[in-house]
Amino acid sequence: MTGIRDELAHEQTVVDVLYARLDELRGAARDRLRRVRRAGAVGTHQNRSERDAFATHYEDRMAQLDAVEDRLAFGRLDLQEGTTRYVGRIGLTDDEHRSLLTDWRAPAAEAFYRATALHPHGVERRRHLVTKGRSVTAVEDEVLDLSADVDTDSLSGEGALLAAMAAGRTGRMSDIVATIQAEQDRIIRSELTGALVVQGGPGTGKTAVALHRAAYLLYAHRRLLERSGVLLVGPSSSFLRYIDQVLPSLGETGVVSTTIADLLPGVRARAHDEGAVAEIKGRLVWREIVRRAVRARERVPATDVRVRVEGHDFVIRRRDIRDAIAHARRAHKPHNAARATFVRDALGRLADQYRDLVGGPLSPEDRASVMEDLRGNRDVRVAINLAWFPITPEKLVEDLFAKPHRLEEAAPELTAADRALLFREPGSPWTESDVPILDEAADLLGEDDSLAQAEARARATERAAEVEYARSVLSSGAAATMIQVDAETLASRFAPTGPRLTTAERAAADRAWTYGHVVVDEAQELSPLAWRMLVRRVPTRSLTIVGDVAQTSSPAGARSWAAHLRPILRDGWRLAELTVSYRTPATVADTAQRVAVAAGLPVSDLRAARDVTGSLTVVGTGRGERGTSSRSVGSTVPDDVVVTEALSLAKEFVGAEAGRVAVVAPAGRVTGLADALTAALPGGLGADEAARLTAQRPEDAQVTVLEPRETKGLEFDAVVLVEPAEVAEGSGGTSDLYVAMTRPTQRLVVVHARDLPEGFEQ
Ligand SMILES: Nc1ncnc2c1ncn2[C@@H]1O[C@H](COP(=O)(O)OP(=O)(O)OP(=O)(O)O)[C@@H](O)[C@H]1O
Repeated sequence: MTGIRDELAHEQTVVDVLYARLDELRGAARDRLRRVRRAGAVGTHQNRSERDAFATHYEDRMAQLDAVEDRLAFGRLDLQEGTTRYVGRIGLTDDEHRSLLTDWRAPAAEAFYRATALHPHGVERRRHLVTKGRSVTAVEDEVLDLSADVDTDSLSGEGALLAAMAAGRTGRMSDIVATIQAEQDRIIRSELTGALVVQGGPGTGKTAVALHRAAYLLYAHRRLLERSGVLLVGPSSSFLRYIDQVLPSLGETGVVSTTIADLLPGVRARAHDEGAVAEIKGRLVWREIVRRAVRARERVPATDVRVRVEGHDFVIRRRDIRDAIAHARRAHKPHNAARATFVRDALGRLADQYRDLVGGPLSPEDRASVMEDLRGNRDVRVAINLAWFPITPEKLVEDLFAKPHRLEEAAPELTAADRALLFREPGSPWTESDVPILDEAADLLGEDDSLAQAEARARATERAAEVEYARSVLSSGAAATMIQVDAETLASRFAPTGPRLTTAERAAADRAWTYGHVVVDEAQELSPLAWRMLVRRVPTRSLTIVGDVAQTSSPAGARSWAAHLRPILRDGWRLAELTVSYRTPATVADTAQRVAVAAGLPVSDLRAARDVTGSLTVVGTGRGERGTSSRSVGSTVPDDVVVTEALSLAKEFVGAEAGRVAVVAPAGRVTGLADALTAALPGGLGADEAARLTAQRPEDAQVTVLEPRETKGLEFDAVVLVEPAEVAEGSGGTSDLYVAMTRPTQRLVVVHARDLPEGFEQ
């Protein structure tokens, strides 16, 4: 006992020193910020810009230091060479630059996650520190000597890991930095280049690994990625909310998180297409369809057109227009950008008619003035527009869906039945699967040339001056006290126009932005066309792709990574697998695996890290079910049975701080069950608790009713699954059932009236 108490006391002393240092750094950053702010908005424009830039950096630094308060230090390595190293959320040094704490992402921390008895990586003992606030409450040691029969498969930091797995869920994902397992660490630290596909069953930590990898890459390649940015793509905005604490808790805020639906600036896609339509819209053939639709806006008129300008007759000849179109196309520019070439050429040919009319060569000034007159004439403008129509991506795509003749002309690859499915009224809301088509259109249409070019020239000149100025600030040493920064980044903070934007903000607003790395979660749901859209944003193909092809619910999604990714990445990707479930108790995980295998889903191996007694309960309510006759009969699960089960789980698992219970039901039953449950809350849990729960925002709700696909990527302490057979018949098939069954961390209660799907019972 004394031994442990001494150990705790010793670790407390170390942890106290680390927090003292953290407080000191915070104080210093706060003082610097105060000093900069006190200087106020006076002085020259350059002085003000410089102060703003410093202020922003100190604010960033303070946010970073604040974010690491919780579990600042969580590990200790005793090395065979006789030294000791503490591992934590950030690196800390003392005034003499001696290391106090090693950042978990630094090479020196790698052994904390990788060392095993067989491969000790120079480690004699690994210690997990368990802290509450700033107090050390426990330590957990693993001795990594070379004794022969040690199970090298055992989980590292098992006590801390099991505690994390058993903790009540809050509706926000938390980081796993203290308990990352070796198979996960290898993926997190995998090299930046190329595309890495991480396949793993439900609960194997794919999301956690993807987020920690983003933080690791930002640390290991900061110079490159801080400037180009990292894009994180998730399946839905509720999922993004679920994970939005993880990166800030790791000290990273510079990642653009979005969904495919929100990836195109200026387009808000809030509607969803039903399965068959989503599948058609996800096909790669849209590249050709959109290309033809664009070409249809470059059109030779049916007949020559006569116009009268300033008292002279001109003929807009079909032949001239054909040649001008061919000439403009040869520039290989997007449609709207190439339009300027077409217009110049077409007007030039009309000016030639004028020259022939007056019978002599024109001086450059005369020619320019004739062309201006022609350009200003309404009939000429109409004829030119009809020949080369300037058009936005939105209008082009809307016309394809609202005007059947346009789609028929552009899409010979689609059957008449497919085309009929795509029809919709003009003005209909954009759907998520429209977005990659809009992006193809934006790519082929480009922007209207002249204005954009003038703006780009002005921006480039401005930017060069800013970078030059930032360089002079850096070389003058004025920035020596700032956190590491390069001239480009600093320049973007100095930019005099508009608000100072971070890389992430600038990237999110710019369709043509190319990122240094892209992380895609629930990647199995992306259609081939959505992949094209993403890859366009990362020309280096530096990607982390995490998902599970057994959980695919979208008919446009992947059932095999190789088949799905080949058209986009060819063979340029590598595969890593995760095999241990850190979420679902073994009994539940094994049952879900059997159901998935029986349905022929391409499941990965899955081994649960733990089991929980009584984690699976099956309640039958159908006719002839043993022991259920008093409840009800019939082939539909009654609402009241579901409500009773949900209330009983809420009593057991939901507390003021944490704990979440979800009813997962076929889509058609969600509203009815939600109403029934809300009505029953006061009677079941008391008026106060009911009021507290009903006041919660949907995304934070501790007791909630969802359809299977809404639960993708999420987790709950306990789940009531309503009528699995019907869930499996929904549009997402058994994949949706597999997802629903693997959401709970503690308990799954299955309520059914119909027969259970195959594989359920052993
Ligand atoms: N090394 C770990 N230490 C502690 N908890 C972990 C660890 N790895 C994963 N977890 C936890 O396991 C749960 C499942 O992780 P995560 O959501 O990342 O899995 P997933 O593979 O993305 O699941 P799904 O396929 O269902 O979306 C989370 O609560 C996560 O925090």
